[in-house]
Amino acid sequence: MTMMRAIGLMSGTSLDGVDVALIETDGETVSVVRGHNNFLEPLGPTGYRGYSDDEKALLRAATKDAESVIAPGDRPGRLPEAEAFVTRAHAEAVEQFLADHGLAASEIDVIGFHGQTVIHRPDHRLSIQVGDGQALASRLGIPVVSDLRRADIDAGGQGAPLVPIFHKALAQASGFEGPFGILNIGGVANATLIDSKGGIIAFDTGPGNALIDEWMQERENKNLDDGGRTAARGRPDEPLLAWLLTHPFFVRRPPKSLDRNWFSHKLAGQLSTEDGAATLTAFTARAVARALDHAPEIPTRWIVAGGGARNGELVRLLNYHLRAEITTADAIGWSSAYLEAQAFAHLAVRSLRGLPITFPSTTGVREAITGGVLARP
Ligand SMILES: Nc1ncnc2c1ncn2[C@@H]1O[C@H](COP(=O)(O)OP(=O)(O)OP(=O)(O)O)[C@@H](O)[C@H]1O
Ligand SMILES: CC(=O)N[C@H]1[C@@H]2OC[C@@H](O2)[C@@H](O)[C@@H]1O[C@H](C)C(=O)O
Repeated sequence: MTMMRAIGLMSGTSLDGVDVALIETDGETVSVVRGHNNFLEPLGPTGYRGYSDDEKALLRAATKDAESVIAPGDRPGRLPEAEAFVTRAHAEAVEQFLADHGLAASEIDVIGFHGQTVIHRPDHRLSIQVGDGQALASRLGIPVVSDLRRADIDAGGQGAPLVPIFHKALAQASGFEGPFGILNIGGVANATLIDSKGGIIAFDTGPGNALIDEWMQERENKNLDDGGRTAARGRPDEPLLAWLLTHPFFVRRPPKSLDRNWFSHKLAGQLSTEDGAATLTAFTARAVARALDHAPEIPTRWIVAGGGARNGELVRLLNYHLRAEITTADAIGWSSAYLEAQAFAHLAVRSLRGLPITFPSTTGVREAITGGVLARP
């Protein structure tokens, strides 16, 4: 199969900005190059367009307004404004990216456009990512695949996580063998477990950084707990932590997925800033450790990606609770920050080729199916 040049675009549940990544893939094999420290890494540059505070406020407002959505096409309140903004921000991100790397639109075969999740209620067959694929394709002059969760949700799957098939391709390209786990810590955290025969299961483990970010915003007017330093100065409230972990989500067998707003940082409301940060950080780590209850084979090695890989206190707790070798994606030549964007490039090519993107063991869909809607310029 011929390799395609695909751009992936991700705006995650942390609501921080648009991640852009270019990779070469045929939807099955990802091109890798030998990079720093001799590790194999995906070939291709990355880019980023951050959201301003006003833009973040718009997305937060849209997420609130989305709570009244019943049908996938509903766009109450500020959702139309948010959808137009998300489309524009992604177009700007790609235009800047192409300019920065001296690329012409005609050199890109396809874009995988995740959009911005504003609500995710898989049990009600509802998961909405705002963003207009046709408008993006027309503005950029590049084919765009979007709405990648819809077909899975319609077929009874969770519609998430979608990245596992890319994790598997990347692990193969890098020559890794199981049993190992790949943990993405974004606003929500999700894990892909690859066993020694190459079988995968995947699911959301629980909150990622979202509660920690909201806590820091409320208490310190900061976007995040840099390095986990605030949490490191506090002590987790053990009874509260134990109670948080009694939530039925953690007992539920996978596949399973989570809406960003399922848990709230307000649960730590009575605590000091440091103890609250320590409790919410420990909650994320302990929720990840509960993934082991559902693992067919216990991973001996974990690769940690997503912004949470930069939270030293969280990684320290994961080390303790997972009792396995833990490496950050960056340390092995993968990109902690752009792994998901790369995944959406890969998924777009799989969609073009009609290859499955979700599987019974990753989303609970009845049978492996493809997904995504193609818009031509
Ligand atoms: N230096 C840092 N210290 C602590 N936390 C950090 C640091 N850098 C990033 N983060 C955390 O990572 C988050 C961003 O992570 P990421 O970009 O993986 O999320 P996302 O793509 O929005 O999420 P999702 O995987 O849910 O789609 C920030 O909101 C912050 O909480
Ligand atoms: C509905 C939705 O947007 N879910 C995100 C979120 O962020 C992390 C986790 O929850 C994951 O399930 C998913 O994103 C990644 C890209 C995925 O689908 O694999």
